[in-house]
Amino acid sequence: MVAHTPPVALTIAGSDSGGGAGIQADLRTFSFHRVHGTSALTCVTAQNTQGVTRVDALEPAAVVAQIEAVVNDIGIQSLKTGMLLNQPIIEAVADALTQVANTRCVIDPVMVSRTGAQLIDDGAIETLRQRLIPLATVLTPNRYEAEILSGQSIHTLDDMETAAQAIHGLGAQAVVVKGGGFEGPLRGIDLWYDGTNVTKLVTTCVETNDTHGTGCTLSAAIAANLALGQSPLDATRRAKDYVTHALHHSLRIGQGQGPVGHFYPILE
Ligand SMILES: Nc1ncnc2c1ncn2[C@@H]1O[C@H](COP(=O)(O)OP(=O)(O)OP(=O)(O)O)[C@@H](O)[C@H]1O
Ligand SMILES: Cc1ncc(CO)c(N)n1
Repeated sequence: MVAHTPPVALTIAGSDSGGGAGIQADLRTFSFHRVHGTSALTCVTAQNTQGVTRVDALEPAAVVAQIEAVVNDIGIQSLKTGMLLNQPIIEAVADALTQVANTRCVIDPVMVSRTGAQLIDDGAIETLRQRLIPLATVLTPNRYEAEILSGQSIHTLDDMETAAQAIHGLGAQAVVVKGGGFEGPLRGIDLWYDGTNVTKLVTTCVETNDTHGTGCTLSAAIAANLALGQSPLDATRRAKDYVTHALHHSLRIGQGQGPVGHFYPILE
């Protein structure tokens, strides 16, 4: 027998019953990267490829207990946060994260899904902004989240850049404004800003409607790559490549937007 000690990443996120986004996407992404995936569930969504029909939150203390159980025994090299849903959960997670030293944090400020479902309570956005965003090694807003966080509308690449700069001012070490919510060529472009460098991460747009969970997959892949020791920019570049491959092999299941193909090499 050969002992194997893989890097460990933690996802703090919601469950997607349809298996395309949330914890389910994150754990598949960690496994693909040969990183051991651990999880702290924040809420359970009744969800499929067409949308969300119900959300049940966990108690904040239950979320914190999961984080502590993982951190105090197994230890983690990186984490990501996804759907945190409400203000008490965000505050509890922020308090817990300030106790976890030397962990690189990917904060995906999940607010609105591509199908238009609201995934955070109205009053919680301010708490996310003040408590969680300053803890981010990499922050990954989509178009709509970037508009809310920057207070400006985003239509062009220049808008993406000014929004990323404004959001960087909230305290994140690096910001990636994701382009999936645009029409046309911008759909394949993400804009990175770390306080010094503006970098365009470019792929050609993949012509598919089956894009459910791309955002969760990107942030989980960044966290996996950080756990493997890569720099934040390299981790993000590789994560974008991974999402693009997975989009090229997305799954045609359900009546709405199917999920990406996380294990694309064995889908061929
Ligand atoms: N059709 C596409 N072609 C190429 N890249 C895409 C496409 N759609 C999304 N992406 C990429 O997927 C990643 C996630 O971005 P997106 O804007 O879709 O996030 P999101 O809205 O948070 O996703 P979701 O809510 O569906 O999980 C980004 O790197 C983005 O560029
Ligand atoms: C549980 C969950 N987290 C995140 C998203 C964002 O896509 C979603 N649709 N569902």
